[in-house]
Amino acid sequence: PYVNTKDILEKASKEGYAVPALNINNLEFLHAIIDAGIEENAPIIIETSEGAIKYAGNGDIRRGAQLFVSMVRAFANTVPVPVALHLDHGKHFNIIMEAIKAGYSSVMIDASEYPFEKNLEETKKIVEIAHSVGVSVEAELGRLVGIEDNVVVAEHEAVLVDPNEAKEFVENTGVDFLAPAIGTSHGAFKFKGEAKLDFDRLKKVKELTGIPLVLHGASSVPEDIVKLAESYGANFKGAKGVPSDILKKAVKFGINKVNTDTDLRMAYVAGLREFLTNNPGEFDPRKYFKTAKEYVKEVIKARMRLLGCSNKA
Ligand SMILES: O=C(COP(=O)(O)O)NO
Ligand SMILES: [Ca+2]
Ligand code: NA
Ligand SMILES: [Zn+2]
Repeated sequence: PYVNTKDILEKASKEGYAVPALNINNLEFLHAIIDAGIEENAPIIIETSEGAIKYAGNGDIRRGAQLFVSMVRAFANTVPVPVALHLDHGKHFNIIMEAIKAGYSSVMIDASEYPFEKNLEETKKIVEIAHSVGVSVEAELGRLVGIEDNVVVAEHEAVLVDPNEAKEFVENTGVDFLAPAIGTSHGAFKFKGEAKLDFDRLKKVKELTGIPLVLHGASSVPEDIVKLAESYGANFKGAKGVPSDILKKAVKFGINKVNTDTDLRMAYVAGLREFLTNNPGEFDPRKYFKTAKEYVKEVIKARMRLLGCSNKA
């Protein structure tokens, strides 16, 4: 069934596990995600960035938002596990409104690059509108930058979440789930040194807010996938993600939604390169994405097991 993201995350927070939030840009990733959720009997959170909505609508925002809602609802209404659709990194008021109007389960208002007060104002505005039509809301505090050992503490203060601010922010805005910046960053090249997250801040944010928390930039960039893609001509030199043991610790200290985009992209392109190299005569689009979809599905199933949401549907 098609559900509200908040229902999935409240249960996860209560029971101490996390659910991957899986970014899509097209139908094929949706297939892989749905199959993974069914095979793991796990809740499914699908998310689309503003760029994905523009891409799907071929430049038209309203069309893209409506297309994703109809695609996801069509699958959600025919599978035994709960499925939610979330707008990831909503930064433009008009796009957030199109997502709400189209029927998204939840939206992120990402005003984290603004000073605290403006982030709070913007978030509060979206919460009032979204809640009036039963849509839940995610916001972000702090900025997504990798923690570098040689960065002076002061800069950490500037970019990482302040737990006391988080408490005030959640109480003032009524936001349903929060993404505290604790040292991750987006993409395939996350850490120059060894991977490090600020678990003390995370624990404090959980204690002070008590709501479901979100980890952005949470892809692990699995070594085997990188090597496979490179064996078929990819060049991902220096790719590095969040190791599994660190992810598990983040869940232990209160993370319940784990945003995963890069790992799906890597798996897809590795599978696509492999298939095209080994099947020079194939040109049926229902066939040449098969390996790609299979690898994406396997990466998601492993992550569902790692985060503890398998058999939690
Ligand atoms: O935070 C993410 C995804 O992060 P990754 O690049 O680590 O998959 N989406 O909002
Ligand atoms: Ca942000
Ligand atoms: Na998000
Ligand atoms: Zn993100």
